[in-house]
Amino acid sequence: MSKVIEMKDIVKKFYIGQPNELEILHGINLTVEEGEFVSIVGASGSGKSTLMNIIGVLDRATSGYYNLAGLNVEEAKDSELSQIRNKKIGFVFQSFNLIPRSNAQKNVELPMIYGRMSRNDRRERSMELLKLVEMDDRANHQPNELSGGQKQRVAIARAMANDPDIILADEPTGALDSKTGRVVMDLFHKLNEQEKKTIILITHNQELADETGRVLTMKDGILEE
Ligand SMILES: Nc1ncnc2c1ncn2[C@@H]1O[C@H](COP(=O)(O)OP(=O)(O)OP(=O)(O)O)[C@@H](O)[C@H]1O
Repeated sequence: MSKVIEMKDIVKKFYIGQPNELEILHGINLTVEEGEFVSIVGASGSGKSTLMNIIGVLDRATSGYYNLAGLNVEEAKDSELSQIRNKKIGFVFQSFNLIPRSNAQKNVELPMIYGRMSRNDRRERSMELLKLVEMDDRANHQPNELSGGQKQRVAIARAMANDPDIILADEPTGALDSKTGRVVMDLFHKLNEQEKKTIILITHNQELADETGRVLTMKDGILEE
């Protein structure tokens, strides 16, 4: 197995107007191996999403070392970061973030358009992914015609669009009842076991966290094993 994520002494400060700054992450050390399923739990405001944004290179750390799939992030240009984000990472959010006036299939196709895939290939792959999440019978439905759990399954299919190595899921079951959350969680297990995806899951649900290979706890900006 090889490391896909390696972080050393990651610090994140937010500048909230001179001279005030707020240090949120106080030196995070994290290594994730290919194929792991890791969960991060912790109180509200402890810094989980801030860390997730840095892992997903949506944001940069203030200081520290971060290597993502062989790329040294602090030295990389923004264009390299967008590229690695698009190719290597699939994001899943609590609020689904689907495009309202596009049907399920178009939503899944969207990242492939940025990935410059041909129209036919996009249609074929998006249907395959909708099958994987058992939503192919809802391909023509718009998000407002889907239940919460169905929306999340479409969002997971979209996260898989460019066949990423890593899936980052920030409270993916947070807006779902426990039964629907179970279906979504089973899907993550399937992507981890069958599709060999590395998964990092943020959750408030300790029971769901305990099902993953490794549970990390964020406490006031410090990550504990
Ligand atoms: N852009 C920002 N500017 C200033 N402070 C921020 C910014 N983003 C986050 N914070 C602060 O960082 C802290 C951690 O926020 P974060 O969203 O990472 O917490 P969290 O653990 O994900 O919480 P939750 O479980 O409620 O989602 C909070 O105190 C928040 O106010």
